[in-house]
Parts: sequence; structure tokens; C-alpha cells
Amino acid sequence: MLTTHALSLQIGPLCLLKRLDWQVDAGQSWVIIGRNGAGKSTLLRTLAALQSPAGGDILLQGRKLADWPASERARALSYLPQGRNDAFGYRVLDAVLAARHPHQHAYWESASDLDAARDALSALDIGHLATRDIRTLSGGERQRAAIAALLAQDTPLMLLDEPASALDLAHQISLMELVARLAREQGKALIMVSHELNLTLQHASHALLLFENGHWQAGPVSALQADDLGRCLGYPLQAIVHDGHTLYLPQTRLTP
Ligand SMILES: Nc1ncnc2c1ncn2[C@@H]1O[C@H](COP(=O)(O)OP(=O)(O)OP(=O)(O)O)[C@@H](O)[C@H]1O
Repeated sequence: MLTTHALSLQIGPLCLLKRLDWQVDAGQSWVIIGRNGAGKSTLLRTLAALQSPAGGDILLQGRKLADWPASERARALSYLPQGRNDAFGYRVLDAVLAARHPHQHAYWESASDLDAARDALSALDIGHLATRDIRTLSGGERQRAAIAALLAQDTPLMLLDEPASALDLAHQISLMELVARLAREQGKALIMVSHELNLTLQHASHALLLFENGHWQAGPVSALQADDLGRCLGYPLQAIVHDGHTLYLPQTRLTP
């Protein structure tokens, strides 16, 4: 689905990523993990073709990302950025319908566009907000409306930047279950940035760790080591197995 060859990211003198060789296949859900400023959002924006890498190649379905016409690319990948800014008072349903634009052949949306938008709103538990002015939503509701729009876009590759950050615990869990289901049952490929370590690692299949100075490590979640994760996040962690799940907890530091 997505391949990178020697992908490097740099902002001014700051090297964020050095020669990333990476493959994301259909049915996989990846979480990108790293400290603040590690380059996670920059990587996601680069994969969404919103900024250029310092070097290397990104291939989407075998074709260079830069060679994709924008309208075709919008049917192949969707992107949820971190922040949102609503200048106009449109209805929640219309905001989600707008995400169907890449699939529309006529000026007006079709019945299947409406179905896709309504299904996406229900999946995010905000069907009852369909006719509300989007500017009146709470932070978590607005986040769920944005994720619903991403679902309605219905692309094989989905890029999500901190999708669970504004959500309450119950909605965080149902979002992660939804994401895992999309990968498992529909063969979607997902790449998420998340600071909700244990929640995300319970549902993701693979992890990409970003270390300082552009170093990285990629592999299945089942092969993750607490030492590597701790080094990546700048705090020692211990792995605890509970109910068949591995949880990563901060090690207690002995006070001198
Ligand atoms: N336009 C810019 N000008 C200068 N520095 C930038 C710019 N964009 C990003 N950076 C810097 O690049 C680094 C990586 O930013 P990025 O947003 O990718 O980090 P992140 O890993 O997503 O962090 P966080 O966990 O805090 O969201 C940061 O140090 C940031 O300050």
C-alpha cells in the first residue's frame, strides 16, 4: 500500500528522520510513537503529500506520491490533521458529505454519498448531531465529526494525527476498536500518531518508533521491547502482562 525508500525529513538544521525504509501493507494498523517534537506530525504531513521530504521516495500503491493527481490521491488516502478551524457555520452532515467529494461525479451528492455520511456519523456515535452547526460542537464531538468525515472519504489508506486526543475514555476505546476492525475486516491500512500508549498498542498491529537524531525502528507490536519504547519516550518503562495484554508502565525511580 505504502512504501518509503531512504525517506529523510529535515526542518532547517534539525534532522527528524534519517533514511526510513518502511512498508505498510493493507490490513495493517501502525502507530507512530515518539517524544514531543520527534517529527511524527511532520512525517504524517509528508505522507499526505502536504510537504516535501528532504530526500528519498514515497510510493503509494507502487506509484510515486508526487505523481498522483490530487483528485485520484483523495480516493487513495485520507488525512486527519491535529487542529481544526471552522470559519463557517455549516451542518455536521454537510461537513461529512464534503469528504465524499472525491467520489462524486455529479454536482449534487447521491443517495450512496448520503448513506456513507450517515453511516460514518453513526459509527462515531454522533448521528444525533447531524443537523447541528459544526461550530457549536464540543471539542470531542468536533473531533469525532472530523473522524466521521475521514471514514466517509472511504480510502484504502488512512492517516490520523492523534485521533483519540480529545475523546473521553469510552470513545477512545470504541475508536480504537473501530480502527482495528477497519484494518482487519476491510483491509484498510492505517497510520496513526498517538500519545495514548497502552490504548493504541492494544489495538495496533505495528509500531514505528522515532528516536532522537532521525533514528527509527519499525516492526510488529508483538516484538516491541520495553527498553526500546522507554528510550524512544525518554523514560524507562516496564512491561506488565495483564489479562493477556502487555501494558507499558513507567518504572519507579528510586529517590536518592
Ligand atoms: N515550520 C516549522 N518551522 C520551524 N520548526 C518546525 C516547523 N514545523 C515543525 N517544526 C519543528 O519540527 C519538529 C517536529 O515537529 P512535529 O510537529 O513533527 O513533532 P511531533 O513529533 O508531531 O510533536 P508532538 O508530539 O509535540 O505533536 C519540532 O521541533 C517542531 O518545532
